Amino acid sequence: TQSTRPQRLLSAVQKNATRGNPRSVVRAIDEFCRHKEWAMNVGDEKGCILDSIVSEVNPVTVLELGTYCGYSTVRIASLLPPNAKLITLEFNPDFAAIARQVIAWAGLQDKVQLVEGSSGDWIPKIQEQFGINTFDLVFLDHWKDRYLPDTKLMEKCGLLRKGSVLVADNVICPGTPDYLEYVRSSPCYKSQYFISHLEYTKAEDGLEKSVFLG
Ligand SMILES: O=C(NC/C=C/[C@H]1O[C@@H](n2cnc3cncnc32)[C@H](O)[C@@H]1O)c1cc([N+](=O)[O-])cc(O)c1O
Ligand SMILES: [Mg+2]
Repeated sequence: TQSTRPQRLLSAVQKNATRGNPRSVVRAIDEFCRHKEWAMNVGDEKGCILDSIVSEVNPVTVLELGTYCGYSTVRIASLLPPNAKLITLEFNPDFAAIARQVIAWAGLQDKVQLVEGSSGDWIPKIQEQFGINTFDLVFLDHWKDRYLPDTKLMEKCGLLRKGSVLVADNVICPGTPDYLEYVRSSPCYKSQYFISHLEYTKAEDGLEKSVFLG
C-alpha cells in the first residue's frame, strides 16, 4: 500500500537522525521538507524565533495545539528544564502515531504527553486529568479557525495566568484574522508580531507572541 507523507517523514528521521538527539531529528525533518516533500511544520526559520521565545520564557508547563508529526513538539521539548512538561493535543490518530515515534526517536517521551483528541474536548479536562493548573506557554498551530475559540476556552477554564505566553503560527499564511484582531485589540493581551516566512518558502508568514495580562 502507498505510504503517506507523515510515514515518509518518519522514515527520513529514522534514516538520517541519531536516536536521542533532538537537533538531528529537527534537521532531518527540515532537510526532508526542503528537498523532498513540503510539510506543514513550523520549520527552521520560524523555529528559531520559537526557540528564542521558549528560551526566554523557560516554561515549566507547555501546551501545544496540533501536534501533526511532532516537529515543533521536539523543538520545544528539547529546550525545557528537566522538571518541565509539554502536553500536545492531536486528534488525527494517524498523525498521532507518527508523532509518538518522532518524539521517541528524539528521546523526549518523558517530557511530552501526547493526547489523542480534540482541543475543544480536552482543554476543559486538562487540569483534572494532568494536575496542571495553568500553562506558562501555549503554542497554537492547529486548524486556523480554532485559534480564537480555543483561546477563549483556555481563558474560561482558567488555564492562563498573568504572564502566560501564547505563540501562534501562521498568523499571515494561511492566516488567522479573527485571532489576530482579538489578541491585538484586547486589553487582556500584550501582542507582538515576529515577521518571517512560510516554512520552506519565500512567502511571508510570522509568529504572534501574546502575553496574557490577567
Ligand atoms: O493548516 C495548517 N495547519 C493545521 C494543522 C493541523 C494539525 O492539527 C491537528 N488539529 C487540528 N485541529 C485540532 C484540534 N485538536 C487537536 N488537533 C487538531 C490536525 O490533525 C493536524 O495534525 C497549516 C497550513 C499551512 N499552509 O501553508 O497551508 C502552513 C502551516 O504552518 C500550517 O500549520
Ligand atoms: Mg503551522
